[in-house]
Amino acid sequence: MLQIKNITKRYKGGKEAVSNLSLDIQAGDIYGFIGHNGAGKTTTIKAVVGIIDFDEGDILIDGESIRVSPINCKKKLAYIPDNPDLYEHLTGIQYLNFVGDIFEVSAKDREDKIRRYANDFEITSVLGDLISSYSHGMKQKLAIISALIHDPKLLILDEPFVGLDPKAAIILKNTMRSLCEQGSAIFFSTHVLDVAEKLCNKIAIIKNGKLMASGNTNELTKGQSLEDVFMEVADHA
Ligand SMILES: Nc1ncnc2c1ncn2[C@@H]1O[C@H](COP(=O)(O)OP(=O)(O)OP(=O)(O)O)[C@@H](O)[C@H]1O
Repeated sequence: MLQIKNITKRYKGGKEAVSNLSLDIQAGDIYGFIGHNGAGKTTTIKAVVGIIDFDEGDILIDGESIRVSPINCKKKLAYIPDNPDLYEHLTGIQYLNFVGDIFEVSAKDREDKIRRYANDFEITSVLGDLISSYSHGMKQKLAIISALIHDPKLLILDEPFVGLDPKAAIILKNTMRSLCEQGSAIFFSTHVLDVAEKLCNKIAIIKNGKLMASGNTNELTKGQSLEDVFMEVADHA
């Protein structure tokens, strides 16, 4: 579903933020992406969703290059950034309808999903309020719902659990599991190793822009905790 093929990204005047990185994320995978601050996670994610260009390599979404067919690729994916920048002058429901229009979600489908997810994430009562009046967590929940209303085949999330209350975090984890059971793929960055260990069937560790380890969570940890594996990789490499 998502193939990252040997991508390298250099920011202007900077060193390589991501170096020759390759990953293969398949339908049904919940793929966790972990690494220290500045390791290159957000850079990789932004390249995958077509927000920034990269210098070498290619990124394929369902077999199509994000560079060659950005619109087709973007139709299949949903992206939730670490700090969702939403249109503050819209109400929550206006924003969800706006996203529904862009992705051509039918009225019936949209209504069902908005009702279900707004209820799950407990923001139904504020959907008529301006987004500018929302707390950080409420904005995060709205961004999550907007990402789910078009049934993305590929869901990309950057630090999705930051700012969510415990119940919302549980609901998001369950939603991620059920999306993958239906055949979607999820790729997300996190600093919360406990969550990654429990939720992800596959994990990649990045350090200084380079992929240090990747694969099935069980094979990677081999009975150790992910925290131990992460510290080993971070210290020794
Ligand atoms: N716009 C930019 N211009 C120049 N350098 C940048 C830019 N954005 C990121 N970098 C650099 O690229 C490297 C990777 O940053 P990136 O944001 O991808 O890391 P990260 O793993 O997401 O970190 P964090 O966990 O802190 O969010 C860092 O050295 C960072 O300073």
